[in-house]
Order: sequence, then C-alpha cells, then structure tokens
Amino acid sequence: MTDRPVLALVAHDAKKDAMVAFVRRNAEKLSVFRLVATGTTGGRILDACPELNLMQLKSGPLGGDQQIGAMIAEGRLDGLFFFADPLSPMPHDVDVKALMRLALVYDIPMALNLSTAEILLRSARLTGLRTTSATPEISVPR
Ligand SMILES: O=C(CO)COP(=O)(O)O
Repeated sequence: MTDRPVLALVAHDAKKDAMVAFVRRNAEKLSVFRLVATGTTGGRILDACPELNLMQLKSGPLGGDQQIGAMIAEGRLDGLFFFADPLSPMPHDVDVKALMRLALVYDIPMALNLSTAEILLRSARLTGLRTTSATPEISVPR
C-alpha cells in the first residue's frame, strides 16, 4: 500500500489525444500520484508513459466509470481529471453522469477539461487534492 494521493484519469475518445499529450507534458508532476484510469484511456497513457504508476480499470462503457465512482464513495479517490466529450452521444451516459454526481456529492476536485486540469495540477495542493472529509453530510428525508 502507498499513501500517495490517488488521481483518476478518464478521457472520451475525442479527447484521448489531448489527455495523452497532457500526461506527457506533466509526467513528472503526475508521478507523485497513484493513477487509475478507465481501460482504453489507461492503455493509451501507458503506451506513451510506461513509467507511470497507473492501474487500468474496465473500459468506461463496460463499468470503468462506475468503478471510479465506487472509489469515490469508499473514500479512495483524491481527484478526477475527466476530459469529457460534450458533442457525442454516449451509450453509457448514465454512468458518466453518475460518476460526476458522486464527485460533486463527495467534493472531489474534478477537472472536466484540459484547462481546468492544467490549473488543478499547478495548484499548491498537489499531495492532497481533497479538502473536505470523504463522508458528506446527507440529510435523509423521513
Ligand atoms: O468512456 C469513458 C468514460 O466515460 C472512457 O472509457 P475508456 O477509457 O475505456 O475509453
């Protein structure tokens, strides 16, 4: 086990080249994280930067987004960089929304595009992206 912060990297197909270029440019900064990625995104990243500590999950449409969502719910994720494609219909759109929703519920730092990811990565909180506790306060209606 390692206590490095855990960062998830996800990119839809139209954004994968941008994700790979981002990771190449920032490989040194990203090396402080334990990285997880959805299947195809992770494969592309590892082809470009095999030295990175990256665990490949399932492909997004086959449950990868939900795996990352589960990590958030269990307090095992510190940040999410998700280069989302707003112009293409996705068969697993509900999974994408569910992942983004959990990141909001648990206040996980989440970059949905390249510009925000660049800013987050340069922020002072490189080694502890999450600022709030993993368990949100939820009021359950009675
Ligand atoms: O579809 C995705 C996220 O919703 C990404 O999955 P892949 O990285 O397997 O293409």
